[in-house]
Amino acid sequence: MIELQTIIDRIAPLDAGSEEQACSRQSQLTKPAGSLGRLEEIAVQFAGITGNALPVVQQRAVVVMAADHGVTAEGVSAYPKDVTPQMVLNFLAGGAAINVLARQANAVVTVVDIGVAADLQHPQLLSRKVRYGTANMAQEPAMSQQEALQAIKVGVDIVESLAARGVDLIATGEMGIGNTTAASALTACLLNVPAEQVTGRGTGIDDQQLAHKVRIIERAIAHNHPDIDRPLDVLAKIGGLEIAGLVGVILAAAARRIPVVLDGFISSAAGLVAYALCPAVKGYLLAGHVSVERGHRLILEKLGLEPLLNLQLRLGEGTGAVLAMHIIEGALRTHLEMSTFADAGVSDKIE
Ligand SMILES: Cc1cc2ncn([C@H]3O[C@H](COP(=O)(O)O)[C@@H](O)[C@H]3O)c2cc1C
Ligand SMILES: O=C(O)c1cccnc1
Repeated sequence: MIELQTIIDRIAPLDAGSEEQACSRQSQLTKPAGSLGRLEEIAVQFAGITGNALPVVQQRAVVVMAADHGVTAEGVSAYPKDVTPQMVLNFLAGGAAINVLARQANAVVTVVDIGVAADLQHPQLLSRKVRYGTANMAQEPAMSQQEALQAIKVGVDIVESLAARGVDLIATGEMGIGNTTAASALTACLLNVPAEQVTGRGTGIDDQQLAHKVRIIERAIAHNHPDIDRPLDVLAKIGGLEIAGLVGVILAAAARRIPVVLDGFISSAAGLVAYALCPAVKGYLLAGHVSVERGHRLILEKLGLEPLLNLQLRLGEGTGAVLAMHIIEGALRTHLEMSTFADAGVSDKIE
């Protein structure tokens, strides 16, 4: 079984020396000091992550983890659970929103069956099924701790092979009908807030269904009593297989000094679990966007992340994270390619 602690131990603080050099370069570029705002911060963060004062991104990827949720039996989603395998096939055919946006952003899409409740085969599908969907968390733990660890390991292994192929920027994506319920349960528990505050409409349920969804989440927490001091226990009891897989992606990327762009609410719930396991992971994260889903903002506040975009997205799949890659590219290119005051013969600020 995976030595989770080994990966956590490899997650180092950002490289302060490279951050300092990047800051100094920013102050010499031909623009009023600070005028590129968040773009400057991104360049400095990437310098700290990579240990390179002039960071570049060569190969982008989005990892889309797919899994089913037993809690769908409680009627918590606007769509049937069959949509999970159907959308996996759609990803593989290149017809989903994430495929289009990833093509535009030049990001490789890796589709992973980590727990879909159907048999799926496709040459481009990574079949890493841990089990056929989670159990119904309203009645029993969603999965065992061993299964949660196994799913984390799937994410770790995928990052290892992406890194070997030269991937140096990773976006998180997911597909799983019912997974906003798991994400809300995790968020309520780990942030210690009432379920109502972090539960939204997901794929588009009405007021009555939303009230029901909140009750189901409350029941899942009350019934399983996850131990807030043991993030793995929380993840196993009220999480999801794709969320656990993304926890592995996030931790392994940080351990390899690869920046991770979080997508929406579900991806960020995985970020929250990773943070609970290892607070140092935070330095390696960027928030691609802020989702419509209630609760997302609270997670981002906890992680100290300011979203790069606010486009009223509520889709997941990695869409917002991949869109944000364009902004990141702009940050790194200006940092690398702009002239300095000295080189361009432009007068610096009046002292
Ligand atoms: C066609 C379709 C494509 C999707 N792509 C992502 N999601 C998103 O919606 C689901 C979560 O919402 P809930 O918790 O309400 O089920 C996840 O699969 C998520 O990735 C989709 C949902 C649907 C219906
Ligand atoms: O923010 C998300 O990730 C999200 C929101 C609604 C449905 N699916 C995903």
